[in-house]
Amino acid sequence: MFGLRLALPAAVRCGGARGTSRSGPLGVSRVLQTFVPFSKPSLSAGVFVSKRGYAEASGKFSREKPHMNIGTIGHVDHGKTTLTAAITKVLSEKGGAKFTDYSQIDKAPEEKARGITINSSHVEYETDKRHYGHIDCPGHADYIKNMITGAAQMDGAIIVVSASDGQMPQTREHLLLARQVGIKKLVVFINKVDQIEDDEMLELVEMEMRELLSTYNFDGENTPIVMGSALAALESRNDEIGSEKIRELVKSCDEWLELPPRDFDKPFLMPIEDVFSISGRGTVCTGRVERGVINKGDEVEILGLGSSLKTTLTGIEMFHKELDRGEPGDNMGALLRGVKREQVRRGQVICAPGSIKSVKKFQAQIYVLTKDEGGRYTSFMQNYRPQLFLRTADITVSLTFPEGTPDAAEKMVMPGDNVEMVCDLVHDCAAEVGTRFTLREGGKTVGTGIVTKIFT
Ligand SMILES: Nc1nc2c(ncn2[C@@H]2O[C@H](COP(=O)(O)OP(=O)(O)OP(=O)(O)O)[C@@H](O)[C@H]2O)c(=O)[nH]1
Ligand SMILES: [Mg+2]
Repeated sequence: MFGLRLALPAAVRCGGARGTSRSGPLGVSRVLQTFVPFSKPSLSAGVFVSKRGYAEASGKFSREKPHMNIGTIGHVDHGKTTLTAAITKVLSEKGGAKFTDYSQIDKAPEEKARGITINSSHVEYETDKRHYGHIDCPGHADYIKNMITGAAQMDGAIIVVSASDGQMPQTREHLLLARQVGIKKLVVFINKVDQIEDDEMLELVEMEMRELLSTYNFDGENTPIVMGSALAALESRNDEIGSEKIRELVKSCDEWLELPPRDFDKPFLMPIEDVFSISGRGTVCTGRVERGVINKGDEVEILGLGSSLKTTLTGIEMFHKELDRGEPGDNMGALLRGVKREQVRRGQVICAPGSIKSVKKFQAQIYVLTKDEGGRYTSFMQNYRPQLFLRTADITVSLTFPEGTPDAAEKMVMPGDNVEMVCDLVHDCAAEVGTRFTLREGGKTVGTGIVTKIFT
């Protein structure tokens, strides 16, 4: 033992301890969590019954199947909520879900993530192959926030497009966002085919969707497109465009959407929260393992805030016990060979050598909080300098518009906006595409973002 007390509150200890563990939906440190109203949204947070409740109710639920988070996205009124209800209805017939009616889904509870209120509903269902958590938001703004903050992260999505309207502005916006937040594959549901007599019209909508998918770097050629009527399925009529199409859609999800890599399989990374000097032993860094597995004796790299050094992990301690291995979600102390107290600090990360780079400049998709969400009252312009909080790092950043933005010098960013900006950091820190962060100013959260491009 290092004789070190890891006095962590119980809530922190169990954070992320779920089997499929992500580093919390936002990957934030406990310190961030303490000053931002934050509650971890989980599958059980929605209107739907909790996982356990469901398991008890149906008696069939299996935890053995791989879990995947998906959701419905697409233009307002195209049928996302109707489709969500229809999926639970059709799957409930085989015992794979509890039927959740439209009104139950649309009565979305408010969730708070980093001070941002997100209205979303979670339902869950099971196919032969997988267990799905499914998110449906009631409005466009909630989709934007959800996707950028990752409040209920989607590993894949069903994009719903109405056959009578074809693709609309939010169809495109959600596709772009899906791309930005790292969703690699989608399934398309062309809805409301009961309103269309003309087959050519449907072909046209399909063709345009394939083109649009390709425009946003999805596989437009091979993406499954299912045409049907969510309402027919929900109302148990016209099975050939109703329930049969829902089954086809679910099958496409099973076959086309890919499971995300488990945190256990990723390279090791632990943000440093605190550093201690233990006499006779050496330097110990504490933090929560974000991803990967580490064993005593492994080589590690310490990155960020102007330094980069390699060393060996000579000891792991958790709750006063010495261990041989650290896993995602663990709060651990890491004893480092030959490292002086002054060489390491909060904000750096300990990681598998070469697995991530420390960067000073990146591009990001940012959601700017409204004043009701605790954000700014006023707009800001280019060269705005808030504090950027990324994992445990807290760094001053300068925000500018990407090169080629028209009228960049006069352009204003309003509270509530969703913008892409270039972030120039005062110090480097470990980041990669998909890393999430918050922006704060004068003690309040003003924005939240996700890295979309690294400048080298
Ligand atoms: N005719 C027809 N109407 C449908 C179908 N699916 C949904 N609708 C109707 O379309 C309207 C909008 O459906 P919703 O499911 O609320 O759409 P949404 O995409 O969730 O809408 P927002 O959450 O407001 O963005 C409702 O009146 C539905 O009854 C369908 O297959 N056929
Ligand atoms: Mg809806």
